[in-house]
Parts: sequence; C-alpha cells; structure tokens
Amino acid sequence: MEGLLPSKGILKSEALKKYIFETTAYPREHEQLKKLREATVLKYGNLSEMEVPVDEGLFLSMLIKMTNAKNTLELGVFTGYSLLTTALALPEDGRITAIDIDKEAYEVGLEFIKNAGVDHKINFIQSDVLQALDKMLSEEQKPEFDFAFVDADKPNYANVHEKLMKLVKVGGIIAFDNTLWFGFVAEEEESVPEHMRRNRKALMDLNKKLASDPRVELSQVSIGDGVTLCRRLV
Ligand SMILES: C[S@@+](CC[C@H](N)C(=O)[O-])C[C@H]1O[C@@H](n2cnc3c(N)ncnc32)[C@H](O)[C@@H]1O
Repeated sequence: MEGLLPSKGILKSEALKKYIFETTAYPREHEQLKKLREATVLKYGNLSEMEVPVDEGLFLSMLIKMTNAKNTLELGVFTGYSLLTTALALPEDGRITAIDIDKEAYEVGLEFIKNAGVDHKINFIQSDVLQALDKMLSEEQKPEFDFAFVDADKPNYANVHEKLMKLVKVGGIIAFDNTLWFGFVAEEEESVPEHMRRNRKALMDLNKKLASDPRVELSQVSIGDGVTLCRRLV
C-alpha cells in the first residue's frame, strides 16, 4: 500500500481515544492479543494501523457472545487481531472460516493464536475473498454462517454483501469494518490523501447502498474506524 495510514479513530480528539483505551480497553485486552498487537507493530510499523483497535475488539467479542454465534466468517485476516478476538469469544465447538490472500501475515499471528489455545477453531483459507465466496456458493451443501466480519479490500464490499446475503443465515450479522474511513467520508475529496480516495468513494457508495437495502436491519456504530452492522431479515 502506498502512503502512510493516519491513526485510526474518528473520535474528536486523540486524548479521548487514549482515555478510552487506557481506562476500559487495555485492562480488558487478552494477554495474547496484547502480544499479537505488539508483534504486529514491530514487524509492520505503520501498517499495523490495519488491525482492529482494542476497543473495537472488545465490542466484537461481546457481540459474538450476545448473539450466540457459533459458525463465523472472517474476510481479511492480516496478522489476526480480529481473528483471535473472535476465536476467544466463540464457544469451544465454535468454528471460524478465515480468508486472506496473504498467508505470511497470518503466520505472524499464529504463534499467539496457538498460545491462546484456540487454533483448533480456525480454518484459514489462502484465497482472494470473492473467489472463496463463489466457491462456497457453488457447493452442494452451502455453509451457513451466524456472523461475518468483513475487513478486506473495500472496493469489493458491495459485491461481498450480495454474496454474504446468501451465506449468512436469516437473523445473522454481517459486520463491515472501516465504513467511516478515518472520518474522510464526511470530508471534501480534495482534503483526503490521494491514496485513500478510492476506498473513501467505495465506502460512501456502500453506506448508501446498505441504507436503502430492505433485506437488512442496519446500525452504523461509531467505534474504531466505523463498523456497520447488518442483520439479515430475509
Ligand atoms: C485491514 S487488513 C485486516 C485486518 C484484520 N481484520 C485485523 O484485525 O488485523 C486487510 C486484509 O485483507 C487482505 N485482502 C485485501 N484484499 C483481499 C482480497 N481481495 N482477498 C483476500 N484478502 C484480501 C489483505 O491481505 C489484508 O491482510
């Protein structure tokens, strides 16, 4: 990826983000998630901003537990922060299908996933997201997911949504990450770094599309970089 990533977070000030992280989030972060986060910063530097932030991780964890999700899908793994979060939140017999084109980054996080004792819940598939979803859709016995976390390439989110409407069960949740795109969705294009404009446009189009989709119940959550929850209705 070209160009540096801004610090993730749409809160009014960095001080408020720091307050939330230090007061309620870091004290509740699992030891292996903490280690994974540190290892990611060490290896990937600024690109570690791609990880789900600690407060969003805690939110996703509670959401998975509240909905009693058992069979989940993760699109966009990187070093596995949201993956390990999900694996820790699922019951012992829960399963995650995790898809990423990049296996090397996943292997950086695998050590911490194993240390946390939850690697048996994960089926990692190295693949392009759309190809993997098409393959699932062509299977005679299509999988049925309770929860899907979407955090791969943003221009494909709209396509991914259509495919997930056939793979996530009615009543299940599709969570799209980064839907407020560092707050740039509410700024003029000229003020947005050039390398971030394509995703901004894709996410703005997606937000409109989801808002007018009667097949889902919708909630835009202003945490991390913005998470949009879609509950499949039909
Ligand atoms: C924002 S990162 C995921 C962060 C991760 N959820 C976490 O919490 O650390 C996006 C990931 O999507 C992957 N990715 C991007 N485009 C993809 C595609 N078309 N198919 C599969 N994976 C893709 C990248 O390799 C990268 O690891």
